[in-house]
Amino acid sequence: MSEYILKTTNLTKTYKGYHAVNNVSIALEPGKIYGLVGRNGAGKSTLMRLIAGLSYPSSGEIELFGHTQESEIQIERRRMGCMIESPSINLSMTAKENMRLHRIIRGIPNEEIEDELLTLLDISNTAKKKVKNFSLGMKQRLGIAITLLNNPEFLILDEPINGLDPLGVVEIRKLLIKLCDEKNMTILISSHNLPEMYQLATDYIFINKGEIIETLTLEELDEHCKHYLLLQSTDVCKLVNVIERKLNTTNFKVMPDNSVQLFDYIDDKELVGKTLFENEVAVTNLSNEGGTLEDYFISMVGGIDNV
Ligand SMILES: Nc1ncnc2c1ncn2[C@@H]1O[C@H](COP(=O)(O)OP(=O)(O)OP(=O)(O)O)[C@@H](O)[C@H]1O
Repeated sequence: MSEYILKTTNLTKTYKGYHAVNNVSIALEPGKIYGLVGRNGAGKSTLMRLIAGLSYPSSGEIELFGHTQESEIQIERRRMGCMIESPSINLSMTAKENMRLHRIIRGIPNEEIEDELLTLLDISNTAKKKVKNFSLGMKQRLGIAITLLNNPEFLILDEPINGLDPLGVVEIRKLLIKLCDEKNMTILISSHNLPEMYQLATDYIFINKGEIIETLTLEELDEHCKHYLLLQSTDVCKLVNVIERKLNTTNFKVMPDNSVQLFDYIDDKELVGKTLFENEVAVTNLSNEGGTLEDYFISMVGGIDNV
């Protein structure tokens, strides 16, 4: 049995010679929240559509819950819930009517699930209000409630936090973390906004121009965005000695190129410079390094001009 919920190998989707998704190989483990992050047009929705079976790949393979045969994959897709592009909701119906419609279409006998999910998503008190009068956040929550009707083990959500106010983002974030923690659900969620995605995803998959450019865990992302003072000296032993003895910290790292990343005194560069000077350390560089999530995102997709 595969240890992965989903595995893709060299998955490619071509539209008239243009690779919307190009040789994508990813593997998703159970109980994790994967953030699929990329700028507009990067290929996020196309990749999700391929996984959901809404579009056929030009080449490459999909393994879902350990199955690779197309006929088996189709059956396994019943264990998934998908909200891709816009939630499939009927605007002239109420939330409850929408839930009922989707429950019946999917042949789910349990009527109680409708109210359970509306309560879970905090839209149970909307009574006769038609969905066309809902806020964007309420519509998104209803869309998620519909995807949860079949109690999926694997959830795919395309930009569910797009356009939500900060409070709405926090609510969706809490709900998805709860689903992941309590039901061991695996979630693949796309966004073009890395800071918004931050604190939700346990793992990040960066996509640009149809290609996966980086996959990393939350810890690795934090590491990349950590601020530090970069120190370089002709005598790294003396430098380290002064940092430990005179600046009284061991919160630093010596890098393979012998530069030192100091994670303390970030806002007190002058004191560091003065201490090193007084202790006769020949410093060739002393600079603030590390960036924000936005900086990291821009560096991933190759600079502002390419964004
Ligand atoms: N049916 C199609 N026919 C032709 N080109 C398409 C089709 N679907 C997607 N594309 C192209 O493939 C590329 C990737 O589109 P996709 O919608 O997957 O990006 P995205 O990352 O989801 O963007 P967004 O954040 O704007 O939704 C885009 O250049 C898009 O124009």
